[in-house]
Amino acid sequence: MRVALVGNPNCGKTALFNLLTGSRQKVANYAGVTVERKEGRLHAPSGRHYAVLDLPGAYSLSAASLDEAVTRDVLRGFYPGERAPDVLLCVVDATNLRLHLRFALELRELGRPMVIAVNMMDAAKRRGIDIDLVALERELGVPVVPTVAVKRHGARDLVAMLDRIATAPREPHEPRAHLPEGADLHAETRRLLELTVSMPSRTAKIDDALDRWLLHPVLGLMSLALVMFLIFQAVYAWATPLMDAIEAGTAWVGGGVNTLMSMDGPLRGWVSQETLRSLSEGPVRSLLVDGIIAGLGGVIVFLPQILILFAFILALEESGYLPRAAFLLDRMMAGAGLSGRSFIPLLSSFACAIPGIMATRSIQDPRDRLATIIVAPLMTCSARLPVYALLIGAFIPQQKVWGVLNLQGLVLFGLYMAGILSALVVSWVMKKWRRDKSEHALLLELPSYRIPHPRDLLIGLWERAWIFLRRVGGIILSLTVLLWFLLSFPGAPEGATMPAIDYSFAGRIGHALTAVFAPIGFNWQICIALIPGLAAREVAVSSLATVYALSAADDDAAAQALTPIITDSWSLATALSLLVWFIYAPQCISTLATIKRETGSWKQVAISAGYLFALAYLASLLTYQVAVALGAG
Ligand SMILES: Nc1nc2c(ncn2[C@@H]2O[C@H](COP(=O)(O)OP(=O)(O)OP(=O)(O)O)[C@@H](O)[C@H]2O)c(=O)[nH]1
Repeated sequence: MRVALVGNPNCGKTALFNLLTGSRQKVANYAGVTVERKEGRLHAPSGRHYAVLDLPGAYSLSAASLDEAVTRDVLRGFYPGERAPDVLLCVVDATNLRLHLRFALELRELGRPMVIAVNMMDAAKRRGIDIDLVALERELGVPVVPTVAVKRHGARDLVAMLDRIATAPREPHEPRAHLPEGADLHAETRRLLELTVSMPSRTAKIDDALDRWLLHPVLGLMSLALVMFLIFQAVYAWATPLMDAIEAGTAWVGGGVNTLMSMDGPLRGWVSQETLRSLSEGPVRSLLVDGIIAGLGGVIVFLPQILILFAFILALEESGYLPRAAFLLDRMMAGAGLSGRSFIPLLSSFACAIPGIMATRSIQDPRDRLATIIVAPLMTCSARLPVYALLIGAFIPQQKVWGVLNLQGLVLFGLYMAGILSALVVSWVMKKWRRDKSEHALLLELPSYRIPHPRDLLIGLWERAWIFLRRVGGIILSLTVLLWFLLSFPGAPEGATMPAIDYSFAGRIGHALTAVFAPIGFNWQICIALIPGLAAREVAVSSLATVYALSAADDDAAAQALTPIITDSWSLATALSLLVWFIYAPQCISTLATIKRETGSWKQVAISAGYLFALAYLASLLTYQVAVALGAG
């Protein structure tokens, strides 16, 4: 039996889906998190199995955006390759029945077996909202089950209800409309509310008080700036001890492997002299120490900063503050040709542009959607954080501004802001080009404030760490090994005058590329690191670590941290130019693939890649030349 979870946005469908199926789909306190249909399996204690679908939130069956269209198509049985669900599990928010019951009534008219989960009963109780569930069930003619998805309450009753429906004798499958044709769903909702819900005279005192402050045109914007600013301060202030520990750990492992494989190391006497020689002088030691340990260690060291940033983002997502930030910025975004609806997709792009671009499906206007897709890669994704952190750590002194502010954190904040401002400028230019300049009003639901649950935060952080470590062990490891190979072979020819690495495959490519990148201050090592950086941007860091470890291998100084090496060998102008390059950084291949999938157009892919490359090059050129002129070369 196929069960579809359906309801208005942000009522807890995904939380319930996770609870029923044991999945870990993203849950957050704003509308439009789920934009695709997700499927999971529910194994009921009765031994029955159900296929459970989590659908994007919708306000009605007359879809206005792409994600709502998915819900409509699945429910009406038009979704390609799929029959309509057998049972609708309609989720409504107990604190907002006025809005949610209307959609429930519309769904009931489909005439399908249906159960209503009245979710967020805890929040309703806290606010003194009293719902007569028996009367509601009687009036609706549909089973009603109270739930608190985040506390795992009500799941057992829901499953029992599904079992009951599954074993009930099949009714002839014809729509059983409850309301007369053309009935006013709003009027019916009002009637139900009057009969079944009693509201306290005054609700949401705290929310109102907070909103007076946080939505204030001046104080609100100041608070938003303060929140963002504090986050970047924390990323630097808190991460250092952990980063030092990881760096020391990497050096220890690298040193250990080096010693283990050396001629007079602990293996002497255990393996033959010959094996030891091949281990110590052959490529294996270099692959392990200069390739894998230096490369991966160079990236892993930034995990603490990524996690601190995400701890804040996850807490903000759960708090209910984000849609308010969208509301505050709507006017500014509209001036730049973006709608307030773009806020959440752009915000998701700070993790990675791919979910960000997918989240644009909830933007109704195709033109607004495209503008958002085009600028999403300008938001600083978490893969760029290691690059920024490396360069800031190496070139920006660890000093305090005005005695309290961390200068490195300030620069990081500036880089993120530069991405955001560039996005506004790019969309403003796109707006100037557009013939139709009409704007849409922003209609946004503001959810209740909620204190994030530490357990959910920890799970979310663990998931982020796991994604990062999987990338390290997957794509970053494979590209590092490939790069090591290209940097180690074919070796120096007879009578060579330069180090062997300059004659390697990758060395030659790097040297050839300097023809293009020398005007912006990039040396051949940077040029070579940019290529695997197209697959995953952190690889630029692991590649630099490998390139420099191999360069230093001759004098046995391998497994050294990357920071002092680049501090010694690059000019400040080069470092600044590379930082600016990564604000625009011609995007990664997976982002381009996502743009192709979401827009269906190669032209948009070419436009995105082209304009980002042009911006990156011009901005770096300007930065480098000005810095050199000022004496930083
Ligand atoms: N207090 C309380 N919060 C809940 C409950 N169920 C879900 N939430 C919270 O409500 C918010 C929305 O939950 P989601 O599961 O993402 O909602 P959704 O309906 O899937 O949202 P969309 O994907 O936007 O359609 C999250 O912040 C959840 O933690 C509940 O029973 N009680």
